[in-house]
Amino acid sequence: MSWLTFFITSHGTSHGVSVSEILAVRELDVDCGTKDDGRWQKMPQKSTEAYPYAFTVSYVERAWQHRWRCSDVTFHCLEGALCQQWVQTIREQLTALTSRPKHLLVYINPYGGKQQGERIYEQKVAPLFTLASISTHVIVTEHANHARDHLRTEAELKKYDGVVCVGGDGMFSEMVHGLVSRTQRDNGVDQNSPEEKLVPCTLRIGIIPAGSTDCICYATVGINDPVTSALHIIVGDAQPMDVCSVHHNNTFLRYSVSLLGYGFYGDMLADSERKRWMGPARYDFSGFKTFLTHHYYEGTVSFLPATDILGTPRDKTRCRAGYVLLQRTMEYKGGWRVIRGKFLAINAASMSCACPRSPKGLSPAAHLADGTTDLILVRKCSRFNFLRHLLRHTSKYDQFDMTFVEVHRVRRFRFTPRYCQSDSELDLRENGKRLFSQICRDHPACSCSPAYSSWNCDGEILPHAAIEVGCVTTPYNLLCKYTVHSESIQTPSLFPHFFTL
Ligand SMILES: Nc1ncnc2c1ncn2[C@@H]1O[C@H](COP(=O)(O)OP(=O)(O)OP(=O)(O)O)[C@@H](O)[C@H]1O
Ligand SMILES: CCCCCCCCCCCCC/C=C/[C@@H](O)[C@H](CO)NC(C)=O
Ligand SMILES: [Ca+2]
Repeated sequence: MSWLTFFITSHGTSHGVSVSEILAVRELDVDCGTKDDGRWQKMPQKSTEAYPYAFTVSYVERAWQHRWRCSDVTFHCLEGALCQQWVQTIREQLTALTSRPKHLLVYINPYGGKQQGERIYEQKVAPLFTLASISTHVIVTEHANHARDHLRTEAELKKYDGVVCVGGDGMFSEMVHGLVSRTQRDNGVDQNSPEEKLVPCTLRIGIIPAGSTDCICYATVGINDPVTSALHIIVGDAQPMDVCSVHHNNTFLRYSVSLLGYGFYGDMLADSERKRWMGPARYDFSGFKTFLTHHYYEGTVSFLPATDILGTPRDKTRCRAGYVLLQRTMEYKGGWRVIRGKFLAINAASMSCACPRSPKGLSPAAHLADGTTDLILVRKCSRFNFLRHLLRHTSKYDQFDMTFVEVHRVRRFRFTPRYCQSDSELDLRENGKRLFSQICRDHPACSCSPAYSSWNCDGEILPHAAIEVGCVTTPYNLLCKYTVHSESIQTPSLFPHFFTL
């Protein structure tokens, strides 16, 4: 049974509800109260006389702009036995939905975004998990990397069907690092080898948005709304994602699932980290300041184009959760390409990176689970042109249709800054300032642009400028998370949005 179409409600209307979107069912007492959760509600006198038995179904209602809400509908009937039969049948149907989580491990970052994580969870999310009979173990983090380290070493993962973070992209990144690292260690995979294939994680990660950018949530669900995300988690939606591994000199640095940005986004992040007290507004302040400094960086970008996939970064299609994996049409054909130049920004977007500040994202047509990342190169240009490029992220105009911008869909890429003295260790934090002043003295055409920017890796600063990145190929690198895009659902079926690898 995939749909229940019921008889008369208290308003005399009929109602259709997909079983896969039912959250809970509870029987009502003849005296107008629910039997199991003690929440009492008034029913119209006429209904109780004509139909003395009733039960209430809580279900997902699609509201506006990808928003989901929990709604209740009460059904009335004449016979108690019939009423109980309905309740029992619906409960059996819900139990049979094996993709739904029953036990979740939840990490809350109390300092993400506007520092509302705990309140958001307690007021908006926990009541829904309780309604759906999901048991939770909640940990409020006490320091950065608390969730990552707990997941990597201590957490008894066998007890849970999924892990959930309440926070922003940085918290999601912590979960990815904890889970992916643990999975590789348990399977003997050497993370330091850039060529090694990652073993996929079996546990799914859900995000309740409570950060500053919430790009991973927004780009997959279509909105950063805690209730919507909680409902996607409850109904067991899943979406595979690409994971890029970032290395320096055969040493693993980090994973990235959204943006790897050098130049503009790296400088903006480095500046904004010192202004965390400003909350999400720090990105606007530092973004504007970074725009005014107009620094460019010289270096060499080498990349392996993804020639074996359908689609390009200039497509008009948009990919959110619900996307079916693209099939490979052939094996790697092209070789590496090399581009040298002066860049204002080098961005690698493994997903669209849509967020409230940029609703279509840095690469609007990027796919969620195709094993590629969109490499965007913004060459040195005038401030005016760079502003035009940035502003196009917020309008319907194509930000790639500019002579100084190029975009490539790639499987791997490398970046080497021009003034990289050798391949040996170059710790930007320690050496960056010294090199900057030396290069300023030595460089005849010095325009006082520093030699190095930083890489912004999903909102974290990387300690090296020279990096090698591999966007791990499907299906071995897929990470699941509980999200789906509501408009992708055309025909009702028992598992309308569950994707298997
Ligand atoms: N208890 C804590 N105290 C301090 N920092 C923490 C704590 N828990 C997590 N963190 C760190 O806080 C950083 C920011 O968290 P988060 O991503 O949730 O919010 P944000 O940066 O405001 O949002 P976004 O990443 O969406 O821009 C992360 O790098 C995370 O490691
Ligand atoms: C001239 C003014 C320019 C203002 C620029 C505003 C900033 C736009 C933000 C778009 C960022 C989208 C990419 C998301 C990256 C996330 O991984 C990261 C961590 O949350 N967020 C940022 C801001 O780096
Ligand atoms: Ca991708």
